[in-house]
Amino acid sequence: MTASSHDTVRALEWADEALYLLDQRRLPEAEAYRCCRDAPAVAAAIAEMVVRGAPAIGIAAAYGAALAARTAWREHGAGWAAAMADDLEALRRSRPTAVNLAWALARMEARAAELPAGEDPTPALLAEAHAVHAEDVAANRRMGRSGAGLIQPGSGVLTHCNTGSLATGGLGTALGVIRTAWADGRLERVFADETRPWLQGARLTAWELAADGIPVALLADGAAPALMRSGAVDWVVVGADRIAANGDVANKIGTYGLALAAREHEVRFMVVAPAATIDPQTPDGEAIPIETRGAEEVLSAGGHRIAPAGEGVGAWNPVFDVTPAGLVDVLVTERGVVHQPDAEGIARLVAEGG
Ligand SMILES: CSC[C@H]1O[C@H](OP(=O)(O)O)[C@H](O)[C@@H]1O
Repeated sequence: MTASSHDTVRALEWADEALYLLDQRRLPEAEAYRCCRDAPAVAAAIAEMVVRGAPAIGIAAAYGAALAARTAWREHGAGWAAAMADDLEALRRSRPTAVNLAWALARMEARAAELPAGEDPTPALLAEAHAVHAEDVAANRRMGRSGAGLIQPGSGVLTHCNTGSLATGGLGTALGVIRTAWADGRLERVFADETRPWLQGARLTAWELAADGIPVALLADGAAPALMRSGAVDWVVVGADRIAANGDVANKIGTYGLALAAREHEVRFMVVAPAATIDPQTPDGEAIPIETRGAEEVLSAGGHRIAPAGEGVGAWNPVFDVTPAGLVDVLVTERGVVHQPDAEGIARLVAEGG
């Protein structure tokens, strides 16, 4: 299977009774897929960032839970529910920050609890995973329309990391807004941060936008404040990995600096995320677990060492940071838009979800 344009780019696909994941570590040079036939393979793929992006991680975990049930039924029959617990825990532990992972697993566990012990749970849980996937595709379209509607014609936008079809089940979150606004003729200029150290912007967002035929100017992360000061940017549009109950936002490292610069230069700051990214159990940004990854990601680029060798050269590599709610002008979800998000606005969104 190969993907060649934004409407066929799929971060993940269920086929031949297995989960196929586009290996995002190899893009843009190669389009290679990893086939996952059991839950440990899905957990490893999430941890290694074969698949990444908060919504895509949640969808992958949902399919991983269905695979866990299939293995448990084949090996333990009516004892399948208890037998899949370890596989679910391995999925839960695969990455700590994107709450979509825990949300998806909780939904799959709730569905499993409704099923009879004496019947194969695989069909029902696979159907639930497909539903999680399909709902994300629909949510992307709704957020794309809502967010694009806020952007005045002739605008310039700047985005960070990758929040497109590679990070979700469909059009994307922030990149879904950018795609929709472009299609509506609202955008004059699209800018994307390269997003060191993993280069999601340079390697993934640019690849997606090139496939769409949407011109994009890549920039070094450090150039973003100067770009905003130039007046070329009207909106910064980003995704999220976890939104706390008070509206604080965890997202790719560098987002907080963009928010500070945006406020300084009167550039509006939009966060786009499905409701599955909101975590009412996390009171504020300080309580969000921030993933740190190996030093090698910082000491290298494109697979080549860029820093001097030697024990004395290390790295500080938190891969997310927290933007206080006070720096967010608008939060766009599939349930609605919240301007100046705060605890009350978040609570209303969560309540609407039932
Ligand atoms: C809509 S994707 C949300 C989020 O996920 C990315 O992180 P990673 O590439 O490490 O999985 C980035 O923070 C995106 O904004």
